[in-house]
Amino acid sequence: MKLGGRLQAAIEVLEEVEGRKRPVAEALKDWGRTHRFAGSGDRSAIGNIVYDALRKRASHAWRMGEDTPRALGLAALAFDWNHTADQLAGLIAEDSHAPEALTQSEVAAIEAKSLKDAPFWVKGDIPEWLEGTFMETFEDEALLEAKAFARRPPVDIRVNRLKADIGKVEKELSRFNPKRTKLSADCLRFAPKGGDYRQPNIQGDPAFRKGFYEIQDEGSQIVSSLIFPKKSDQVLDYCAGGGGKTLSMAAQMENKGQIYAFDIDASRLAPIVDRLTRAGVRNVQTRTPNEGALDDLIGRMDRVVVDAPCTGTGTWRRRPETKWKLTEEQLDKRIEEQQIALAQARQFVRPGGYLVYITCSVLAAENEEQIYHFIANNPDFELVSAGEVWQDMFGFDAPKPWSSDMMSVTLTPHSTETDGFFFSVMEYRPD
Ligand SMILES: C[S@@+](CC[C@H](N)C(=O)[O-])C[C@H]1O[C@@H](n2cnc3c(N)ncnc32)[C@H](O)[C@@H]1O
Repeated sequence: MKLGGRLQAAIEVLEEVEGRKRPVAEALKDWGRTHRFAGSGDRSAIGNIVYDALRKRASHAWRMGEDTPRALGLAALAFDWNHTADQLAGLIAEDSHAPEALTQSEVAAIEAKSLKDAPFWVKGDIPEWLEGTFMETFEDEALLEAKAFARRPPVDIRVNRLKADIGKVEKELSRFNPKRTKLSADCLRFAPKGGDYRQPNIQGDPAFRKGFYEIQDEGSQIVSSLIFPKKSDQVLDYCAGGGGKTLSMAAQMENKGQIYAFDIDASRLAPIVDRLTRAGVRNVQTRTPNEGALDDLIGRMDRVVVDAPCTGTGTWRRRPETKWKLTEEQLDKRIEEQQIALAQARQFVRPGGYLVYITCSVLAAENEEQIYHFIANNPDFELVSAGEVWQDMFGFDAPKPWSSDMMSVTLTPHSTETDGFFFSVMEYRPD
């Protein structure tokens, strides 16, 4: 396919995402299934146009003067792929599968370019209703932070120390040019590039099937390290989901101690079994949510991890459609679920043990405010300074996360070059 045809396909996928409220990944997969002639390079380029269109939806729509799939697709090629109006007109004219020719107003919009008079939320490509929150949280850096959420993300892997070391995996994947990152000692990164660049198929490599590494954003690796599980610990991963943090902790604990992986939703926990086997993990027991499933763990855990359900604002780079769908009602619902999860999880912490609270969101309402709410209602828990743990672990020269008070830390694409994550830890100190 030529670029004109790819653009038309991207517009169709955007229509599907918009009209039928479907996740981009699903809509792209369906498009591939019903258009067998398209090769993997085509599918990947179409995906790039769709994701680029959505990451900067607000600024693209503002520049084009409309928010239609066609306007967003054209804007992605003009403003992200750097095609001039003339080039776009040319590639449309030479391809019978391309969309209709540019209108005069589209040409004018592409040529005008400037976002000078646009409001903050448009310049930063965040939902309008979160403008105040971003400004309050990130102060002078708010625009830089917001913009970083609208860039293409890298693919990160965590080398599985149970089976390999970073040098070995670096060599195995050298043809893809992996780079070490600044914070996680186990992370290798495949940087994104522009245009129709195709990310390497890391999961297709034999080393992946051998369990030498997992796909895991560096931010997720970092918060797993901050949990700091010791080899002898009993750990309850209370919201284990697909097991990203569980696997990472198992490797840190060198297959010693015991991790219990639990999730209220058994279907979310299902993929963990295969992942544990592939990674050679032997210190994890999964507990499915049956009556009394965790009764034997009450008051016994050294660490209880609540990797809480959240709005996922920290992952906007990877799932940009969620950025525009998020509502205040959904945020309120997540806040309620977080409070329930924390209230349930606290009973498993032993005296002197730790309750860890993590989200992949950067909204204070889900983060600091939740923790202070919990502490106010549970004065037998005391916040430990995560900022100090960070400094002990990474020193003073490494990239620094946000911290409103040194007690918790917030990672972001701009500050730590990772997805957005919040980390905090509380010690249980009953009288
Ligand atoms: C952010 S995801 C977990 C991601 C996972 N820890 C990882 O690293 O891949 C949050 C999970 O919390 C679970 N959850 C929500 N409320 C819960 C509760 N009250 N008790 C236990 N799990 C809960 C959800 O089913 C969901 O799988």
